[in-house]
Amino acid sequence: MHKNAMVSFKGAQNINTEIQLTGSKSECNRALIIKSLSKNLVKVENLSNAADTVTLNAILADLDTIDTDHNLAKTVDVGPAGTAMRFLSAYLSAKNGNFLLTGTERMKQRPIGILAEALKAIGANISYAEKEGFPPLSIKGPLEQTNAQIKIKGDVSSQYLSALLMVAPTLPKGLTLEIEGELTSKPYVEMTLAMLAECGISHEWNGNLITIAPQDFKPSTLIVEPDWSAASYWYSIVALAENAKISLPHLRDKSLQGDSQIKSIMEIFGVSTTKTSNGISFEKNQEIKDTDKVLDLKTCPDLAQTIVVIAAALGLNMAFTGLETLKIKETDRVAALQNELAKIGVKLIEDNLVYTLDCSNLNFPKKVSIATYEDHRMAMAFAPLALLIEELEIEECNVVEKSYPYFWEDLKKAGFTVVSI
Ligand SMILES: O=C(O)C1=C[C@@H](OP(=O)(O)O)[C@@H](O)[C@H](O)C1
Ligand SMILES: C=C(OP(=O)(O)O)C(=O)O
Repeated sequence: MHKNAMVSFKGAQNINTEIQLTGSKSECNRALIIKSLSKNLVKVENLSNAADTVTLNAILADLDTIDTDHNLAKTVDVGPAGTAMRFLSAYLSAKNGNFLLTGTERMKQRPIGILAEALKAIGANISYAEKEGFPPLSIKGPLEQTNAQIKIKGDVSSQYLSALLMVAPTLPKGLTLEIEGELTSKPYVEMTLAMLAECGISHEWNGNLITIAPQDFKPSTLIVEPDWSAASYWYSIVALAENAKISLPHLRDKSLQGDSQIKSIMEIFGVSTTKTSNGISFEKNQEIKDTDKVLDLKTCPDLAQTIVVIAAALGLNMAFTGLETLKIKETDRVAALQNELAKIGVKLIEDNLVYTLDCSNLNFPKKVSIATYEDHRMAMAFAPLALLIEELEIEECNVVEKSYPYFWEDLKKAGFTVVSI
């Protein structure tokens, strides 16, 4: 696929298809770290083909084969993978070796000071190779543990906590995290603890304290579920199409992924989900409701773009909270949404941490070109607008590789025309 994609849907919008989604990159990237920490006692099934997972898998395989040379730092480059950057910061701190952990230019703007300082408080030897508080990190392991209880801010990124919790059972004194402030993206911490539990690692979570004692992993198999964040783009298609029914095999009702709440959120837009013999299917068969309530997205930040774009396209002046962390993701997602929604006449207005859509000038020009800001979710959240816009161009369409490489192929399967330009 070339740089940009022209996406359109020609003819009657009668979509009825089944899509096999790739595995969750969040589950995969935890599974890979846990597998490696367990010295391969833990096996992983249904690994995702998301670039972030492919990258982490290759890094861990490479680290298994290198000789440790403390004089020469080994460069470990995670590209744009936030989870890989955060999880490896803790993983490499506990490993014997000398590493320079780096990523894309954007990665160097995504803060990591909270995690690096927490690791230093445990005894890790970490310094900032360029800018204080940001990647790249220079890490000399293994850490000699000085502390078993540390304070950590919970309101910036849950990935910092997940990174620490995964290495916790391998530390000689174990680890207690004292979470300061309100924990953001909480389901991702729960996912980490649930996956550790599947591999025999117990924890205690009382109030703002999470404790993991030193423990051994038990032989086990982690089976990765398809990606619910990817499912959200199919919900969007159902919400915006004249007539659509989508089936997604292997998605489970009880999921480790907090983004499975997309199924209840979509009830707002009249889309209802049913369990099938092998997964789920959903269609629009209800009225739109509850659009006057403020929707808090703190527990599912990766759904924010999908939901905001659906509401905008349906002309619903909805209000949202919990969008603070979007500013430090693949791009400043609030600014990116504001810029691109303006192309269909919609404003996203921020007032004291409440974001409100103003759709009074909503219109669908014949041709719209959407910039994607190196953010896979910008491309995928806006692509369903092809149901409403005659010529929709998605710039730098390869960004989808980060979590959903076959996105464009799957759109074609559903009847969209996708042409490289
Ligand atoms: O732990 C994870 O797998 C993730 C946690 C979330 O990040 P934050 O905790 O930084 O919100 C989410 O946005 C990211 O895509 C994946
Ligand atoms: C924020 C995301 O990823 P990461 O933080 O892992 O780069 C995402 O996939 O939306």
